[in-house]
Amino acid sequence: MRIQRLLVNLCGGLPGQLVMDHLALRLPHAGIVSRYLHRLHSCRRSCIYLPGRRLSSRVVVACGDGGIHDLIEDDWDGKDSGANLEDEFDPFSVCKKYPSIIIGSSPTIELYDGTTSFSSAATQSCWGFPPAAVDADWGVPNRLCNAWSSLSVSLEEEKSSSQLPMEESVASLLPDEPMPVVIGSLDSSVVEEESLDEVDAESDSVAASVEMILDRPISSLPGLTKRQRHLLEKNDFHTIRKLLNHFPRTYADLQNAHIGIQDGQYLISVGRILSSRGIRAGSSFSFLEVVVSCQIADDKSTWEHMNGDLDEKEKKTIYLHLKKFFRGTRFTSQSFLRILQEKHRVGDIVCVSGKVKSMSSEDHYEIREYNIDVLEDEEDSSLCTAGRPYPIYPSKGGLNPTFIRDVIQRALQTLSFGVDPIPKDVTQELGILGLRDAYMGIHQPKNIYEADSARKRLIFDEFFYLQLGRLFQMLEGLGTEIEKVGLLDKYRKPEMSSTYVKEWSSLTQKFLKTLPYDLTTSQLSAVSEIISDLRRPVPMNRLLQGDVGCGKTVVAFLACMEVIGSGYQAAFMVPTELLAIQHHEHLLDLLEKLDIESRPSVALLTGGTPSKQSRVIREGLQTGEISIVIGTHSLIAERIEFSALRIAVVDEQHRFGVVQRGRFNSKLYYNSVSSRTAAAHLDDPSRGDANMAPHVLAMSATPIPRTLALALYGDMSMTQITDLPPGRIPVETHVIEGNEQGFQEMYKMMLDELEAGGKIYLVYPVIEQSEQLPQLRAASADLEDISQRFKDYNCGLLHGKMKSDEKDEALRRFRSGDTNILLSTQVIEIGVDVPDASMMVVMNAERFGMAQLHQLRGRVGRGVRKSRCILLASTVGSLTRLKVLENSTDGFHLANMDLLLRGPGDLLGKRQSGHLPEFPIARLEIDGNVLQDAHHAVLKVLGSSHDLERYPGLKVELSMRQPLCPLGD
Ligand SMILES: Nc1ncnc2c1ncn2[C@@H]1O[C@H](COP(=O)(O)OP(=O)(O)OP(=O)(O)O)[C@@H](O)[C@H]1O
Repeated sequence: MRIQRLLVNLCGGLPGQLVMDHLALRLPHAGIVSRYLHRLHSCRRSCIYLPGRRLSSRVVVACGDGGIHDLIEDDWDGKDSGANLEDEFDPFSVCKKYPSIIIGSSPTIELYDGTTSFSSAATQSCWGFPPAAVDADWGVPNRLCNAWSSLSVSLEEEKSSSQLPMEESVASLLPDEPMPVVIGSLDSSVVEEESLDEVDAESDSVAASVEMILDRPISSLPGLTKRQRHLLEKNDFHTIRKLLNHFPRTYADLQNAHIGIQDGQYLISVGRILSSRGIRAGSSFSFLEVVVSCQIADDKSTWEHMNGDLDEKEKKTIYLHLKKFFRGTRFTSQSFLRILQEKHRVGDIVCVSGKVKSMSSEDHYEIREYNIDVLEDEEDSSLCTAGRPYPIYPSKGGLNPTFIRDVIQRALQTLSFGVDPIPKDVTQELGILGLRDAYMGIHQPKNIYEADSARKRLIFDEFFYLQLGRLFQMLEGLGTEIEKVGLLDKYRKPEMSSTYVKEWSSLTQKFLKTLPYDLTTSQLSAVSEIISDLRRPVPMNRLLQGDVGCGKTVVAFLACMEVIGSGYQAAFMVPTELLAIQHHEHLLDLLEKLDIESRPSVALLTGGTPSKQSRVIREGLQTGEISIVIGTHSLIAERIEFSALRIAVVDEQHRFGVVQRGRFNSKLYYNSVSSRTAAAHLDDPSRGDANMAPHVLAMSATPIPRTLALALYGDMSMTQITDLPPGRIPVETHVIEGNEQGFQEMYKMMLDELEAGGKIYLVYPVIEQSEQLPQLRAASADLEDISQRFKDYNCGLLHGKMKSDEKDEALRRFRSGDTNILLSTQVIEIGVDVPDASMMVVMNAERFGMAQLHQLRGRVGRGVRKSRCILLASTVGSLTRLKVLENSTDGFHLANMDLLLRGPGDLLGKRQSGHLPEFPIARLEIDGNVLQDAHHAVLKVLGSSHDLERYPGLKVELSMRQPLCPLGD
């Protein structure tokens, strides 16, 4: 009874029985309890009980000078009361001696998903001090119990948290010097009040123009302390935009508290505020505790009952304790605490969400990262509880997610409706959200659909500005309105342009006649389309796409002939020397049949071209003696100058980075200026545009899904070759597990093929065996073994490290039939054309992407002979993925699959994907339709205002966004 009285005194009328219950649960040992309570009483503090390794020091903080040492010293057998208790105190002995002192049995307190540590033990210890609460409302049953239970931290927890590095923890938010820092959620009203004087004066002077809102510095956010601002800036949140573009990584599926609640569950519930208390927890700590009571179905009730009205008997009340912690002396002032607690009105109906942790008392739960929304009335509740997604943010530096969430929410408040630079008619027509709604929706969605719509709008922006920037740049480069209209028309109706064969130049027509085959329908229409473009006064920028072996090269040759026939020059750039040589030989072969007068002069220029010869070629290009040059990127070397360059063909376009592509373009533009003189003498329909930049025809044999192509080459028109030359027999593909049995099977198939007169490519992932990856088969290492195994046949080796003439020789021998088996790396992947090669074996096939394997497979089946491709998989797990190749020969389908399964990076390879624009939230593989929408919107906007004068907001926005790398760079 004495204890009870004491407590009643101490707590200002707290129902004694409850306190007694709690004490009975925690500290029944009479001696301890009495001394303990005495201490509490004397220091006018309450609570205590954060045991752990440093229990004693915590108690000092909580109780006053003596702490628990005073309480236990008499019972501390064998210890000298004068000894240094800080060093000698052993909480485990205490527990043993007083079993009722529960160390580590309380629910673990988990702030910030367990990554928390605190810079001060005191911070950890002072979770709750009820008597120090300002105007505490003690009407809530079990209040003290819960406050007390929240003081418990398990030893394990403490141990682990104390070991965490500072950067990973909220400690990074804590000041080194005594500065007010909010632990847990940043309470806007409170911090505003305390820190207004600390906010830089510069924030006042920030321009508040609508366009600038997003790009205002972070310091313009009201209520940030210098320290917080510095932390945000240090973590790259320099502007409001940067902050708002820190999108949630995912959303937790908040569950309504219908039946049962589990620790760690993200819960959403509607209830009534029972109390709101600002509590001083120590000389420099305080916290806010808001208790909300919610009605949920009793565990005994079934889920079905929930669909109807619950009987009162089937309901039970749970208490959610929402807590926010503050550190800093100024946070402990009475006025601060009063403001803090007055933020929430007792009796308000609120919707609460967050991750719950059960407290020691039944039906009491603690939420430390929470959202709380006041509802107009209870009717609102259905809306709020219908699964409101709870944003989970990616970590950034050492900032704690709650801090980020709260600053973002504050930034959202600063957004006005006029923040959207995209015209309303565009957003309305496409049915997408306005920008403000999108930011609201992504950061504070009411439901998952809202989050999805918001995401769609933000993805739209990513694509929209990318394409707008590109097209805007192109339009800016054009002189007249007619040209601009023409350019936009071309993007709007790309299918319109084509020319009849009889309109082609005589050289092109002659060349066509020399071909040993007829063009396929697709090839023919591709050439028509390209030639039609070549006649326009606007530089062509076209991507020619087609599946492996569909015959793109000849289409490009015909385009070259067209400009050469008009007296200009053509350049044909390929990514490998091997391919340059092959194309050069192929073209010479085709030109053989032309009469000598019409035959244009052809040159080959690669890194391997002897310097004397390359000087002659450079001179020939400069004087105009050479009409077409085929080469690698040595064609864009500084010293190369053309006399009258009109078309640049970039084969395997995606193998070149955008920068290289751009250098080529600018080079072409620069040199084409000198082509004016040449053009003046020719009877050419486009001679009036002699100072125009040359046309660019890019080719890609990796079928790039349209979405990806648009993102990569949004500035390009596209032509597709959709059919294969007649007579092609689809390659038969077999996926075999690369075990002993699989290898024997493979050798047997190889032997059969060789005996039937076929030629075989053996493709390896690496040249040399490596110690790091011993499971990978290596081309050089296998040469001897394969030669031994197939003694009656000749084997050759081809890889990227060989000298260019060695490579050339190896391929020549294979083509001529001197070698029957070519062991090679993926150097042959691009464009190598040996029509009678009839079998390919790919070792460690799982190492290759699907599109890449399809490309490799395309090296066989290019003639009339039936061909086979064997994919040896060294991991069982990869068999399913590879089997897709067994069933499909459609490059576009496979590329799409690759894009979905491995993303654009793997589809395009490192080099090109490095040049992919960065899309923070868009995923090319699934957001293709948004990309299309953005494309149409850009055409609409630029169509109505070529120079964007009608849309000043868009112009500003464009300039604020990352500058695009123009193709001419
Ligand atoms: N219309 C056609 N009829 C028959 N054969 C053709 C036709 N067009 C091209 N070919 C032949 O098909 C083979 C492949 O052509 P080409 O090398 O141009 O294809 P590609 O599309 O560039 O292939 P890759 O994507 O593998 O580089 C060549 O041997 C070529 O001579």
